[in-house]
Formats: sequence, structure tokens, C-alpha cells
Amino acid sequence: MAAVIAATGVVKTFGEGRAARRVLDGAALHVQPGEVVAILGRSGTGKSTMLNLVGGLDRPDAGTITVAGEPVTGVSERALSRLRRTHIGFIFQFFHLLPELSGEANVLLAGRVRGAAPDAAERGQALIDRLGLRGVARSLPHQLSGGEQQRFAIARALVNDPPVLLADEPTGNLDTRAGAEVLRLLRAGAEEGRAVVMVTHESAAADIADRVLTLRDGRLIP
Ligand SMILES: Nc1ncnc2c1ncn2[C@@H]1O[C@H](COP(=O)(O)OP(=O)(O)OP(=O)(O)O)[C@@H](O)[C@H]1O
Repeated sequence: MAAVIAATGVVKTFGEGRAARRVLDGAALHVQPGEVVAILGRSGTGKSTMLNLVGGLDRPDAGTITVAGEPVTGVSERALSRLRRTHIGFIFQFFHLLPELSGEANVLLAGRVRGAAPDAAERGQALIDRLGLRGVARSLPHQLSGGEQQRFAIARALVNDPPVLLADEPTGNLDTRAGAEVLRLLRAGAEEGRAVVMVTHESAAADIADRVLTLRDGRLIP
């Protein structure tokens, strides 16, 4: 089966001259549909950097990355932005919901971008129901618990039915119970055929993964 995420030879350096630090040095990552991959590693080893490069939030110095067969590297900012909106759902530790919009509006807005799935509005409403958020749909993010905010963020990430979900410490700011629910939802996202990559420090998160990779010396190793 073709990998949904295919990254090879990824190099990323931050800083210049003597301060330059090669954070990624030939990193590779291949993820199949339906697979959950957890990325572990010590602080500062480049886990978030790798996730951001795969998601087209940043560009590598060298290497090739494709998502669902489409190039993430060597493409225009416009093409990259379309790919991010339609092919990738992002989930972050601090949720990143727009603070002035209700949870529901955050989800629906993501379904109204150019290139969004035609049934995104219905999907958004169905996700709000399925994730148990109907009763708080009109609340603003600051009126919601962390677990509720992260569930809205997951609904937002799923609204365009992307083939890839990227989660950076998705349970890092949640209590055990809310964290377990988020992990269950990520797992369910994979069961629906998505490739899921999660950066985590938490063993409970790694436990739901099909594969665990460790970032060390600029590479991802089994
Ligand atoms: N935009 C940037 N500019 C300069 N340095 C950066 C930038 N982004 C990351 N770095 C550096 O690259 C290294 C890797 O950062 P990254 O956030 O990828 O690590 P991480 O493994 O996710 O760490 P943590 O587990 O602490 O979140 C760090 O030394 C960080 O300071």
C-alpha cells in the first residue's frame, strides 16, 4: 500500500554560522493509511520541527515530503496552503481555537475555506454531536474545559475529512480522563483510514500507537 505520508532525507538547520544547529539530519518517515505513529524523544530533539515540516507549516533545507501523493516540498506557498487546508488536520497542545468564536463556529469556519469538502458543514455538525459537544457548541473557548476545547479542535481538524492528522502533544495539557478521550478519538480517526502522527511525552499516548519512533541525532529510529 502506498504511504500517505512519505518523507525522506529531511534536513533542517536553525541559526547561522557558529550558532547553526542541524536539528534534522536525514530524517525519514513513512506512514500508511489507518496507522498511528507516535514520535518520542527528549526535549529539543526536533519532534515538533519534523511534524511542522510534514504538515507544510515550515520548509526543510533538503529532503522530499509528500502527503497523499502530493508534494509538500518544492511547491509554491499557495499550493502548500491549499494542501494544508484540505489534506491535513492539525491538533496542538494548546488547542489554538480562535478565542472570539464559539467552538461550533471554529469548526464550521474550517469547513468554509477554499477547497473545503462540499459536505463540511454537515460533517462539522455531525462531529459536534458525535464528540459530545452539542450542549456547549455556542460557548467561547475560554468558557470550555481543556478536554472540550481539544475535542472542538479535533472536530475542526476532521471537518474536511483529511487523509492525515498531525497532533503535537495533544494530551499535554489535559487531565488523564480528557487525555484518554482525545487518544480514543485519534485512534478512531485512524480506523477511518487516516494516517495519524502524534508527538508525545506520554506513555499512555504511545500505547495507542501502532509504531513508536524516537527522534535522536536528527533521525527517526524504530
Ligand atoms: N523557528 C526556530 N528558530 C530557531 N530555532 C528553532 C526554531 N524552532 C525550533 N528551534 C530549535 O530546534 C530544536 C528542536 O525544536 P523542537 O521544538 O522541534 O523540539 P522538540 O523535540 O519538539 O522539543 P520539545 O519536546 O521540548 O517540544 C530546539 O533546539 C529549538 O530551540
